[in-house]
Amino acid sequence: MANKLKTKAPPAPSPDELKADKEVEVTVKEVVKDERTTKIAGAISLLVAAFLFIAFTSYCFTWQQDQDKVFRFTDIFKIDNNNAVSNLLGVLGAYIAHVFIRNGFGLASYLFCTFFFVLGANLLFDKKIFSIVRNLRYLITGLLVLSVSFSFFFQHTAFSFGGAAGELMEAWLVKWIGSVGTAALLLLAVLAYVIWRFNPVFKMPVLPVFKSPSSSKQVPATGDGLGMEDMEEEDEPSMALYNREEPEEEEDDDINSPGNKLKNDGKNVMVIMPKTVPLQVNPMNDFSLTEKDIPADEAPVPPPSMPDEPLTEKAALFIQQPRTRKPVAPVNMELEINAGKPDEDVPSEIFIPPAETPVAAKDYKAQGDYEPTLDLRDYKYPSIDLLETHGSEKIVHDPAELETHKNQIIETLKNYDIAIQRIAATVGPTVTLYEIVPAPGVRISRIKNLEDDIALSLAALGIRIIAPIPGKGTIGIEVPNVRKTVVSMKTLLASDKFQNNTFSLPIAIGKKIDNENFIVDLASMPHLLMAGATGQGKSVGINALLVSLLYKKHPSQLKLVLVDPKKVELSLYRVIEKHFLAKLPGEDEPIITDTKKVINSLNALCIEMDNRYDLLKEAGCRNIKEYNEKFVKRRLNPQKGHQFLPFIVLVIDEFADLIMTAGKEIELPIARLAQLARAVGIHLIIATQRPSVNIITGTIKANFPARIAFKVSSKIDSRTILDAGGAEQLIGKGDMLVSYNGEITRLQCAFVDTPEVDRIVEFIGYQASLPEQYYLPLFEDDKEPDHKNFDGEDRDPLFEEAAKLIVANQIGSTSLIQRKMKLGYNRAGRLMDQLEAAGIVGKNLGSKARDVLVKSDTELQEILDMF
Ligand SMILES: Nc1ncnc2c1ncn2[C@@H]1O[C@H](COP(=O)(O)OP(=O)(O)OP(=O)(O)O)[C@@H](O)[C@H]1O
Repeated sequence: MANKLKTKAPPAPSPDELKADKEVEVTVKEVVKDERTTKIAGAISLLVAAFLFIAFTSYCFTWQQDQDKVFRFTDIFKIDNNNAVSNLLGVLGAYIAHVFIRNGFGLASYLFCTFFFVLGANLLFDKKIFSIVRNLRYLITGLLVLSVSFSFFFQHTAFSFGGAAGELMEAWLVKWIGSVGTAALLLLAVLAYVIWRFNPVFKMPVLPVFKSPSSSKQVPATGDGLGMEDMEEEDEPSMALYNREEPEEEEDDDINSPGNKLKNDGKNVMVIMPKTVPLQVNPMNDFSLTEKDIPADEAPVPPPSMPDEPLTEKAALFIQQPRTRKPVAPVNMELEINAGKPDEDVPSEIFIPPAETPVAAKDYKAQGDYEPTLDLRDYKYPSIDLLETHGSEKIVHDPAELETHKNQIIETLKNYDIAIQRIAATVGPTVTLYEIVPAPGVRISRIKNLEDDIALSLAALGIRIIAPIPGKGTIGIEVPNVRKTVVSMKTLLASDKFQNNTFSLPIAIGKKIDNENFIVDLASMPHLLMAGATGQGKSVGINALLVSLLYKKHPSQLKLVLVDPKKVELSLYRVIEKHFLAKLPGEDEPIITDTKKVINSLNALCIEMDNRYDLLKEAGCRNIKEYNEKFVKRRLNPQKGHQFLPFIVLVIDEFADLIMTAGKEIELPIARLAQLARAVGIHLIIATQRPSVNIITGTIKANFPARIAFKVSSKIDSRTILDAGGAEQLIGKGDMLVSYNGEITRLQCAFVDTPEVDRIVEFIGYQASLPEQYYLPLFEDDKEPDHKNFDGEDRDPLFEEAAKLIVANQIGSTSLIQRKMKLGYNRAGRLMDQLEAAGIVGKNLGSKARDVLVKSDTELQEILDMF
């Protein structure tokens, strides 16, 4: 047997054949494009940066010794001890440093090191770590300004601080505008840079004589006002866009490989394969790619859905390109909306009338519209520059990959006698959607049943079959891309859709497969349930939502209640405590981590909700929007407890933990809030690692119509969260399914890194805050026996003052505390509750003032002494 096998072995190939096999044509272009070449170029560039740095630094100390040698350049090649140079990098180092520093730009030449470093880092990591364009700008401006400045200010030194080029320019400037002019010009350059970079606030002292309502400018409602910083903001997003478009040009070459005529010149391109053949003959081998340009303006990109043309036997593959975006429009919209209103300058304190007598509604009207943001008029919204662009953001189209997948899909279906008419592909950041129109008579359920077979044949994880795609009558097969693209938060926030929407609580979640930005209004969701196994992108998702809100909302318009049982995920938001966080009275920690405190906070939110409903009822409004509009128009009297109501967003990072430890105590208030809180502007975002039925109970689920699923571990988990399978097929790293408005959409979640969040919260945190932090109402737990005898620690610092005020006036009215002590409604209400608990005033009597139970100062002092 063995012998037989041996004799049957194929004859060894002849040397000629071997030679023929080995012939592989490698073009120069391919070598240049090879990623290894890029990496080598990156490494060389970094080496150049290091070389220059060492040579320059060494030159600074050895230039005197080496100078005459480099002047006699040819001599230094002679191997002779007398010609040895002192520069650490030898002859080459001495000569190059001499050329750059002495003959070139002096110390400003160090900028070349930075530039090569930036270039090298980008090339080596094949990622846009630093902006090359921006660094090139720095290099050119820096060389000019610094070399001239050094030459000007260090004129009589032996060392050439500004280099020959600097000295030449300096001499030329001095000739034309004199020494004073040159000095002024240089100072101007420095000043302009400082203004551009830091946008300092220059304030003219306003004399009352000149003060008029129209002379004041409204604080920008989107952080994107008219200042220099804002100019930079406009500049940067558009830069980012240009940067994104540059690589797309490179992509041409990728796609234009032989046989595939895909052209991408920054326009929308639809690629079709008209060379089609009736599928029954052989669908596999007769597809080729041809191009077809479609208009490149903002008109919708060709939809992946099939046109309503008569059905033919041809099949074609459409590849949908990313939507081209216009450079970001100036982001001043909300500023314009609020600007120009009369009396914008009127501070909010104007609401507190000097007399105790009620002020007629018409007096409020006379003051013009109320502007809540004026309580913190100098507040600056975070700029888009605080965010980063992660990677090139270009969607990678690999024609070979598309072709292979298409053929495999067609072949698999053919094996099951399913003929198709057409197939289209939409390449998204993470997955490509292949849309199929089956031949007439093919039942969609049959394709659905073949889900596993198709996945097997494509040998890829994350296949999801959508049969049919709702509203289209086609079948979708989502296949993960080999090369995935990170969706940066910066891109989403710079988009027109985010900047110019009128949503109450805009949240940028991610990008759809067709690259459309998924930006929605949390207020209309109205609550969000998030689930995903550990490490699949939940925390990044929560950060994306919070960052979206922080970019669009003023501290007077939004308050966050952050619950973080894991203690580490949301802790970085503590910096914005005074600006955006609402907390329980007497609490030190702005982020709630302890289960008991979570229960108290949830109940306090329920009380806040009830209070808000009372206010709405009294104002005759159905929801917070109507109420705030009425308040802004000064049709609600703050004396009666009315106030501008900020939205409150409750975020719970690990819900499972809480339910496991406190069960119904957590579930009941959450269910209550989820059912009722929408109208009064309280919205919930709840995330969990364990989407099991005992965590996400029926009551919770019923009240959270909007849900997000990151990758989960089982189909059952996917069903629990989405009421449908599919989330177990996701591929992680922010790949998600969103169930919203009865539709399930696959998205790539926007990525925002912790350092970016850090920068944003620090930017906000270092600014002045509202005079008073937002407190939730005091929740008294009935189960705690001593709840009435709260001790001094729980007491508001103004308790004593409030008590004296009430006893002196003998009127138990919250608005009296508000007016006299210049406090907000919340705090005054809380003080009144504490006065009641201390037995100083009686029970709440609705619109009537409470009874004052303590009649004299002596009696009061006795009570106060007890604490
Ligand atoms: N949208 C995204 N784009 C790209 N990468 C992402 C994205 N989201 C998450 N990742 C990657 O996945 C990692 C884990 O994400 P994240 O910390 O959000 O997971 P998690 O679900 O919150 O995990 P855990 O439950 O353990 O806290 C991140 O460090 C990041 O590298």
